Amino acid sequence: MKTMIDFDQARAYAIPMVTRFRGIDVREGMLIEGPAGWGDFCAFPEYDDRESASWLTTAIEACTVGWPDPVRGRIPVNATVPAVGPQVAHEIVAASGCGTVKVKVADHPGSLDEDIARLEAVRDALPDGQVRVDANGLWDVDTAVRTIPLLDRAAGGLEYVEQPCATIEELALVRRRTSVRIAADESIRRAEDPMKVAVAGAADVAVIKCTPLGGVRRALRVAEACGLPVVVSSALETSVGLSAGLALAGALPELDFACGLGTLSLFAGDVVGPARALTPVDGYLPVAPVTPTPDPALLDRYELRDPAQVQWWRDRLARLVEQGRVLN
Ligand SMILES: O=C(O)CCC(=O)c1ccccc1C(=O)O
Ligand SMILES: [Mg+2]
Repeated sequence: MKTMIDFDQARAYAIPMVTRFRGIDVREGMLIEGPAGWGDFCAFPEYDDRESASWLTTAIEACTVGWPDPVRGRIPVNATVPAVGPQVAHEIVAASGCGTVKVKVADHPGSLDEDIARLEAVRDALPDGQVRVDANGLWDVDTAVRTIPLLDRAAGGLEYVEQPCATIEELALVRRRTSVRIAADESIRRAEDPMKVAVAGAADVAVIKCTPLGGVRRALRVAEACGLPVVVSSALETSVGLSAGLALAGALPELDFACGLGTLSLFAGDVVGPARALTPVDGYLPVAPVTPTPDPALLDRYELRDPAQVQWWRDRLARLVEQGRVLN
């Protein structure tokens, strides 16, 4: 690995978010070049080295060996609506061109009225499409069981509820007490997790994030192991990193749901020029056979400048490489 990639040449970036999302205002990461192109290493800052290693493995897969052949050429994606007011939610959905929308709910305690207003606005903007919600594990079982039917009604029917509670055991309890499908997201972060979800009867759908799972090939094995229908979702990557998620969605033997890969619109910028940026058109993204190449001018524009923060990223990368933390 060390002979194929010059990690010292990695470029740290900082791209502002349009709306704060998952507590993030500025998305940071590193772009790494290898013999097969570029990879995006963007493990969230609070993740330790052990957890970050699989994110680096994803970047290294992209820039050294590339991806398996796709079985489809384009991927339907959902629009992603953060915890915004109804008017902004309506605008996001109308502008997206997507036939499926994922709406953040349970953003803060006492959010129910706001969640209902947001969902009514989303349904108004999308009379015939699919609406799903994501609670990011913030409800307890009773709150979930009480709240889901109210949101289902406000949305005029929900496609599924993503991660209503934090644990697999709670998901299983909620699933038995509601008629809306349950999707597991945070419960699937490590390769061994999907089996636990399936065995517990905790979900109807598995949200698979390629980047934290260590790349397209590993994520394909995870998807197969869990035996559930899969939604491929982003972890807030640049177009370079999103292309790995698209490669996964393109290579899955079956894909019955729109994927959460339309997240570039949450970013105020990108490292790839507009012609190759992974912005959905009419609700679809193309499956990219290779990662797009960053535009040097955009790499300069979004270069991470805070010296201490740059050093933090360089040290993190150096530790992972030195410790041989990268998965083989
Ligand atoms: O699934 C989507 O529509 C977008 C991706 C997304 O929501 C997300 C992105 C990064 C971290 C967490 C999440 C999440 O599903 O909560
Ligand atoms: Mg989620």
